[in-house]
Amino acid sequence: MAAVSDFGRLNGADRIPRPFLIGVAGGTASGKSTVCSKITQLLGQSEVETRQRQVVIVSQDSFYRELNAEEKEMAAAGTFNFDHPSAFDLQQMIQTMTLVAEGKTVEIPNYDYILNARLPSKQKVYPADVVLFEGILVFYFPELRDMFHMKLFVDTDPDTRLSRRVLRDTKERGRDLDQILNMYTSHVKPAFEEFCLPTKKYADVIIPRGADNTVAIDLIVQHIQELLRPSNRDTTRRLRHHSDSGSFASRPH
Ligand SMILES: Nc1ncnc2c1ncn2[C@@H]1O[C@H](COP(=O)(O)OP(=O)(O)O)[C@@H](O)[C@H]1O
Ligand SMILES: Nc1ccn([C@@H]2O[C@H](COP(=O)(O)O)[C@@H](O)[C@H]2O)c(=O)n1
Repeated sequence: MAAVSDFGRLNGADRIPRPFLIGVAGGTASGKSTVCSKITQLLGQSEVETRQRQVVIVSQDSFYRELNAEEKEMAAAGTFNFDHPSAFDLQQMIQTMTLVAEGKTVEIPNYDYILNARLPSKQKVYPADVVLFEGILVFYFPELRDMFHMKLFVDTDPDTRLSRRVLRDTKERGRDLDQILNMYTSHVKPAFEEFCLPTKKYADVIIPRGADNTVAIDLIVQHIQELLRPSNRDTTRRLRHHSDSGSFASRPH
């Protein structure tokens, strides 16, 4: 695993005014959150107090839109399609991520999968050097996709994803097996194939087997450390500026 190296030196006046934005896409339960946590941990950030963190994780799920009465009933019955792009509040997601990209402090909704709704409380996201934005459709919307300086796609076998989703949703999201399987066959799988999987082509790095792939995660961490090392700041700024015209991360062939 990568050593923490001099990443910890980025603070105060040395801090980059605009964060390095990394998009992390992949199917449901592919391990997106786990990969982000591992990256954060390897960059020596998991023990750091929230306000001081140089690496933060934002979830696209925070931007699920509010549902109307009829949609709420469907969601409670497990028939609402949460895997369709229209399930997200695109405008709020873009506005918030634009502010994050400008290095501003933002407040994002806390989403509750049991209530299928946002909670009244919000979470503050403070400026950081690296922001990981993870979700099933983070590469789907061009306005969002174009904001990322690096794009990762977590590629985990569908059977593994379904079995993990069953375990997770029964334990953590208040679902029963029938509902999970019905939702999976009617919405989750078809939407994955239509909207998520085609975005894999935008990835700079594809991570087969998700968080089990320690070699890939280690290489990504080393790459981030290299880009953010104080001696490389000028090059990094230039690369960020030109990130539309091509990526500096290795592309899959
Ligand atoms: N490599 C792994 N081995 C075993 N379980 C894993 C692994 N990666 C993730 N999980 C578990 O699978 C579930 C989904 O993982 P998560 O990272 O939340 O996926 P995603 O963010 O893509 O939905 C969680 O319960 C998590 O603990
Ligand atoms: N109320 C909701 C909202 C979303 N989902 C499912 O969550 C999945 C996305 O989150 P992952 O952590 O799995 O990437 C997506 O597939 C939705 O079906 C839900 O079950 N309930």
